Amino acid sequence: MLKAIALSCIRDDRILFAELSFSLQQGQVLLLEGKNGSGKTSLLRILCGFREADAGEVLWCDERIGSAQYHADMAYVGHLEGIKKELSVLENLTVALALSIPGRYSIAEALAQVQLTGYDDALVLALSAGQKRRLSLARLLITQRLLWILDEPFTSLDKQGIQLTQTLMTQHCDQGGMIVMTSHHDLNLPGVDVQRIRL
Ligand SMILES: Nc1ncnc2c1ncn2[C@@H]1O[C@H](COP(=O)(O)OP(=O)(O)OP(=O)(O)O)[C@@H](O)[C@H]1O
Repeated sequence: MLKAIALSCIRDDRILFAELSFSLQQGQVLLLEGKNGSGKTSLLRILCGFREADAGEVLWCDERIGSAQYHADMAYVGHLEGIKKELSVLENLTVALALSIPGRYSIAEALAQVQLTGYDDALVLALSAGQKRRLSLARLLITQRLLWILDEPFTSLDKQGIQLTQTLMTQHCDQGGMIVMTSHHDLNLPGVDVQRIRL
């Protein structure tokens, strides 16, 4: 469903990648690996449509990305967590829900899953880094997005948080979802077809 054809990305006259092609089907994970500065985040941003590739194209269901349908089907969780610091936990999730098709979990269920029950009224700026990550995960759970694009999803999480994230990723793929992600951690997604690209 997601197809990259001959993508190239150049930053400051340096070729980060060129002629990069891959495709991803439902139930699959694509793990982007590589050292710091190798271009993983740049590739994710191209896949999200936030940045143009210097060459090549990205297709979603055989159409170039950029359509309203693509943005309805895709969720990006990057370094900025995709959440508003000045709003409370509940306000952030309420806004996210209003902008999407409801997912498998209610807000209360998602907060329980990520162990943020009782934090509804807490301002995001008062959360720890790991709690902000957990809130990002809750945002994914309350909305129905086929494609998750995740930049270093395990950053700041404790061992239990990493395990929880991997369980939720596995569930997402088992239900036909797809994930493109970067990580410097080992992945443990039992039964999931994981493709790897090293940049
Ligand atoms: N906004 C920008 N303007 C110019 N160059 C940039 C910009 N963002 C990133 N770069 C450069 O592009 C290269 C790739 O950066 P990118 O963030 O894609 O790497 P990465 O593989 O995700 O790294 P990390 O593992 O450290 O997160 C780096 O050399 C970086 O300096």
